[in-house]
Amino acid sequence: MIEVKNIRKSFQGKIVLNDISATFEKGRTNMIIGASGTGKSVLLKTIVGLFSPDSGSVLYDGREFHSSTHQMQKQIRREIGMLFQGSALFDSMTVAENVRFPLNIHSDLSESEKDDKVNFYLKRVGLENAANKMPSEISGGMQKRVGIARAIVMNSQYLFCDEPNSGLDPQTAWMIDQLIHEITLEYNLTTVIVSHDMNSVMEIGEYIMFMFEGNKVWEGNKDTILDAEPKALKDFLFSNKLVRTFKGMQ
Ligand SMILES: Nc1ncnc2c1ncn2[C@@H]1O[C@H](COP(=O)(O)OP(=O)(O)OP(=O)(O)O)[C@@H](O)[C@H]1O
Repeated sequence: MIEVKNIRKSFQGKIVLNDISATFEKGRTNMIIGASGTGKSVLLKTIVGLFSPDSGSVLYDGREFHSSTHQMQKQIRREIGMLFQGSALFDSMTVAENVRFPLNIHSDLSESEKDDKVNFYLKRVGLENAANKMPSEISGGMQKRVGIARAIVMNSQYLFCDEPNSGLDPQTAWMIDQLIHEITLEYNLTTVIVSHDMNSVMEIGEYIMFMFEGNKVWEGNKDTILDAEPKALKDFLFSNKLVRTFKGMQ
């Protein structure tokens, strides 16, 4: 579980995060949604420690990140897996080498133990036959799968995904959503996804937090979101034709 408590963050006097609190539970796909420029990425970066908050705290299963020792921060970082927008694979490495990369940097496993782990996670994401391919030789959806395998290969406890569906066709996007949801349950991960994608929200939004201009305006889940009251959220939702159709609106 990750608890975000009263996070405030400003840049050059401009408030970007205004007293944000949320609880992201384990074994659940937690989503942060909102329009562009509303503070989602800054919040994600603050949670993972790339930014320091002006005030407030972030607790990883009770361990406060920003005020803890360098050693503890290092330990928590080792438990974090990130799936970046655009996958961010190393072009010059094979699929298997990409997945192996965190193990080379952060683990003292033997080479054969690393082989076993890489093979296990490649198989889990359905890429056992693509181990020796280069990222340029596989599709965008397969690249995301490599990114997912790389994110969890260190037995991660926390999985952060920044726009995991960007650039994918709807069917592939659906498959990636399902995979993220499945592994969240399977490995009891605390998963936090930043997304604009309403299809993802309606498929796997077990906890959804909506941000507007640096504020948390609403929280709920996929079953309650279409009845949410805040105007900013309604405007966000009903700008999507499919959602309007679903609600029987024009
Ligand atoms: N390093 C920075 N220095 C100064 N301002 C920043 C910095 N990073 C983000 N901002 C500002 O913080 C605000 C929120 O940006 P953020 O990237 O979090 O939005 P977002 O909701 O993730 O948008 P998008 O969906 O387009 O990625 C914006 O006004 C942005 O210009």
